[in-house]
Amino acid sequence: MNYIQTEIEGVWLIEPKVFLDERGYFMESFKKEEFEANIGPVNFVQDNESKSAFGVLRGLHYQQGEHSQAKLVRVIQGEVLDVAVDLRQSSPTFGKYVSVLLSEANKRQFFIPRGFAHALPS
Ligand SMILES: Cc1cn([C@H]2C[C@H](O)[C@@H](COP(=O)(O)OP(=O)(O)O[C@H]3O[C@@H](C)C(=O)[C@@H](O)[C@H]3O)O2)c(=O)[nH]c1=O
Repeated sequence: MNYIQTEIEGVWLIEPKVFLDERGYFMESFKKEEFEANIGPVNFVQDNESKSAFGVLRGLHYQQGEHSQAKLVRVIQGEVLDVAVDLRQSSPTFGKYVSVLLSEANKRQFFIPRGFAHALPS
């Protein structure tokens, strides 16, 4: 997998290596050792899935304090323009955002650390 640091510290784009063959494809979608070597320690405790109709905007959503969440987002059907807004008050990029196209085709993943608002317009 290719780990790409975005313009906001702590926000990462991850490109999996996709192995195509006559059956279809295979890819590693998460590998703890590699993930932690590139991004840092994580302890994923919840896995969510949603489906949006065209034109739907989910978010901006954020959690505070002990409820704050880091998120690893990917799209398995269709595409979304995923958006992370930096709400870390001590951050030099406070108020700035990163947006990335996540799609069934590009299989990219977006890692958003704690302290961000998140939205996914489809
Ligand atoms: C967020 C969440 C929702 N739900 C339920 C409650 C609710 O009736 C239903 C739909 O919830 P929401 O309307 O909040 O779903 P949604 O608007 O898709 O919320 C999500 O938006 C994106 C942008 C995020 O970043 C996520 O963390 C989450 O906040 O799902 C859970 O059971 N567990 C959860 O963790």
